[in-house]
Amino acid sequence: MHDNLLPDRWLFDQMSQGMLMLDLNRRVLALNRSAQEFLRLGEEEAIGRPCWEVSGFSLCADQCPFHEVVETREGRKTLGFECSRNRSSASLCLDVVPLRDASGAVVAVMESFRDASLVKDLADRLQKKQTLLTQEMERSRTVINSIADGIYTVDLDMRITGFSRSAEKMTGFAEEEVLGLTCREVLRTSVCDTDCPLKWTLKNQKPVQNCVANLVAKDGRRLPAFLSSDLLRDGDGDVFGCIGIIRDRSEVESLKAKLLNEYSFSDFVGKSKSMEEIFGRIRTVAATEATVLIQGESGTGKEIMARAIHFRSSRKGDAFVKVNCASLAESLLESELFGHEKGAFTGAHKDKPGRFELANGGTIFLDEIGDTSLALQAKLLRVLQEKEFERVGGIETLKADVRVIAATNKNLLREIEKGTFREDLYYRLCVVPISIPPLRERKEDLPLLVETFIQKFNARGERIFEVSSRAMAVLMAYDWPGNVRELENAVEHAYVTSTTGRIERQFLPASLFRSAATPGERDTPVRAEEQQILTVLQAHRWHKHDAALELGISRTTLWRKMKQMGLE
Ligand SMILES: Nc1ncnc2c1ncn2[C@@H]1O[C@H](COP(=O)(O)OP(=O)(O)OP(=O)(O)O)[C@@H](O)[C@H]1O
Repeated sequence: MHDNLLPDRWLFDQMSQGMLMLDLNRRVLALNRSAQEFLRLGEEEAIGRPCWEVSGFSLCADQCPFHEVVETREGRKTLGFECSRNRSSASLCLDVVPLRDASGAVVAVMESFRDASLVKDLADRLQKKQTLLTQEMERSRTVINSIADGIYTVDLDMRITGFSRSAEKMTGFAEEEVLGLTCREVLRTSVCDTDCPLKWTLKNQKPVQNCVANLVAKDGRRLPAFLSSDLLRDGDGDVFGCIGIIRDRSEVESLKAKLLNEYSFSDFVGKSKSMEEIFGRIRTVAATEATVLIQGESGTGKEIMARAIHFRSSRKGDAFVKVNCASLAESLLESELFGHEKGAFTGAHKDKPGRFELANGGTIFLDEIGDTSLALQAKLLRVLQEKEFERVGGIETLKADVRVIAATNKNLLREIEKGTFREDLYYRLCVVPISIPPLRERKEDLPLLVETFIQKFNARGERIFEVSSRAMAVLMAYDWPGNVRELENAVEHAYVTSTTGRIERQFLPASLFRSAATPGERDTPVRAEEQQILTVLQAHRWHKHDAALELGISRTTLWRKMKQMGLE
């Protein structure tokens, strides 16, 4: 019968594993060449004898798979075991396969055994590798947990798969609480809906570094942070998630605030030698009642200096009233300053107090005083000397308890020489003169001013955290004819147009490059400035408001400069 079950005897003998064919009584029907060699037994000696006698395998006594294969119709069964025989031992792997006839009934069983040492070796090596991998992972985890930055990983659905110890400490969430939740649900950052760095990284397959964001901790605390992200890849290089790094920004913030505090006076910022001296002067003069004359080009900060003096003085609880002497025609300016009585001139339908009255007890800031007429200068001199004035059309003499701070961007000594400014008024105003140098002469203030403006704009909703060195180089190289006002406008322009969280060269206004591109004109700054004004005016179709904004000067200053250029 076994000829039917063993049609190819030659192949049976060629097999490298030892093979025993057994009948249903577990008696040997056939034994191949490898089995004969391993068991050191001729086939004739074995045929008809029970297999446990022939093989002498230890598992025959209690683990014999024969019945399981035959009776439970389990099919193939593989077992590994140690075999000691003839004083030699080997690791064996036993395969038991039922042999069936055409009707599917089991008629015999084929047992084949092979040396399992190779398989065992492989298993050992796998085990070792697994142990090493586990140790490696443990080591990485220890490293990750010892990093001060918070680290978390997400899968492709943005669900958290890992949350380091520092991330737990920063946010107040424990890893078990957040695993499986989306990072948006847990971290609630200010950039989740708009600029999520992890989503960006997954989409563009590129890392993101130091994106400015605010996180919300478990207890609702706002946590200023820099967020970075990078891809997570498996051994085949396939992306399976993303890593997020949270760097605490509060220390940077407080250092910046400290630095600004150290180099600022109210809103007035500067760290150059000249600014330091000016701060000293403000401190001294603020405590007195002295009249102050502030001189400086347009946009150098004359008005904020006047405010700083007022708010440091004993008058700070009363009004600070500003009058721009260049923006009004002479007659209107007089009525604006001193007020008028009803019927004093056409259109004076009722009594109106002037700015001196409104500023009573406080400070009046006379901006662009160099643009007043000689007649008005006489009246101002009287207020300064006698603290008295009359309303236009009035007869009653009014008292003025007002501190005067005046400002001009004109050289008043030259105006005195020309006969357009009264010398006696000049000396009355100039009790304490303060001259603010133009920005181009104190470029060391520039980085601090840029930082101040960024913080000011960030207060509306944080977007920018740094200025690239190339952008800073452009800012440092520029001449700033519009001084700090122009710088503030340039930073705002870059702030609004930046899409990267940084102020970079390409986000700066074109006017900074136009001026840099015409170095020949640097020799004649007045011409360069006139050319710039003309270009900007043309670009804005002579719309003075927009042109003044781009130039970084006030409309009054633009109007004055146009007048000087004959462009009225
Ligand atoms: N040192 C400074 N620190 C911070 N901001 C400044 C400083 N100097 C000027 N600025 C800013 O620049 C802008 C112009 O300042 P300000 O109006 O005081 O200049 P100004 O000299 O009075 O100009 P103008 O002569 O055209 O009236 C303001 O927005 C002000 O906040």
